[in-house]
Amino acid sequence: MLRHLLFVLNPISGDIDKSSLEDEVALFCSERGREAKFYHTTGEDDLEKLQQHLQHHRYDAVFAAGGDGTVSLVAAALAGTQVPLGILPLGSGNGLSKDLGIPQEQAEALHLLWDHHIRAIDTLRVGTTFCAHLADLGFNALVVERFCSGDTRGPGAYVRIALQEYLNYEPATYRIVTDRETFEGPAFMVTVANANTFGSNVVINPDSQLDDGEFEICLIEPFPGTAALGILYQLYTENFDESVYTKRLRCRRATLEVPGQKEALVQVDGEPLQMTLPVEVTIQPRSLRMLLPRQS
Ligand SMILES: Nc1ncnc2c1ncn2[C@@H]1O[C@H](COP(=O)(O)OP(=O)(O)OP(=O)(O)O)[C@@H](O)[C@H]1O
Repeated sequence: MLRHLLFVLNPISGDIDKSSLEDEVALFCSERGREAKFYHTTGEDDLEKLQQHLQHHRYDAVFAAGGDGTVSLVAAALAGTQVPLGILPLGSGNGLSKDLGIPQEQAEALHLLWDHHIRAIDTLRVGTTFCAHLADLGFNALVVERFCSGDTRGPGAYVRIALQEYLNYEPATYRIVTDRETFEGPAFMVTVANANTFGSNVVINPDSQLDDGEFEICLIEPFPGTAALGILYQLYTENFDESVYTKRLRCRRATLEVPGQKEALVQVDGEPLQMTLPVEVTIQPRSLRMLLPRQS
């Protein structure tokens, strides 16, 4: 039974007021014979601090109470251990929790404490950074960086920035070498996908499995403006492969280069990072135990 629980809480995620959350969760748990402890992220060295905390305290499960960045942080701290990760989705996108079929409603997500299925999923390392969900280079990484450095949140701000950037965007040329094939050419966007769906419900990698020991590199090649709406439609209707401008490389290992460039902007689980090239991507099969609803 999962008795001793830690909730890692991001006070700022999703612009959601969490002032009563601790009391509600603590009461919910104590009424059911569970003990809830809380850990607040600060935005500074959170991974090192959380890892140290977990070395000195024993929990039966740890919940990430925040958005994709918080889930990724807790996942990085738990990967390779036996302690399962639960998610209380409290971000703006909540991509990984949606991909895993985790209820988006608080009481239902907490219900997993006593009625759950534990599934070990693969995780990725992109350069030296842990990745549980999706990473990308190119257009989306640029938009995410602009979004994170701006002061308006929410889907409206993302779309506004995307439209502004799209007009002048110059796709880079990539050289991608996997354990199976090599791709060389320009791309609008290169997504390294363990999972299927962005928090915005864009399905970049349909029908992929989170525990098959493989990941996908999903490429959108440069396209004329007249094709943009069609590609967007395909992304929202799980038809990524239907376009002449899309391509997927399935692999266990990959090296990503941008010839002539020493660094690139890479978005990893929602965080924009400047990375030294080439970027190596590796997979750690079934390295993260997740608390999931029984049917998923
Ligand atoms: N106490 C804090 N103060 C300021 N920033 C914080 C704090 N705790 C965490 N952060 C920052 O919050 C970001 C992660 O936010 P998270 O992804 O959980 O929420 P979100 O961005 O609102 O949701 P989503 O990723 O689902 O869109 C990280 O950049 C992290 O450094």
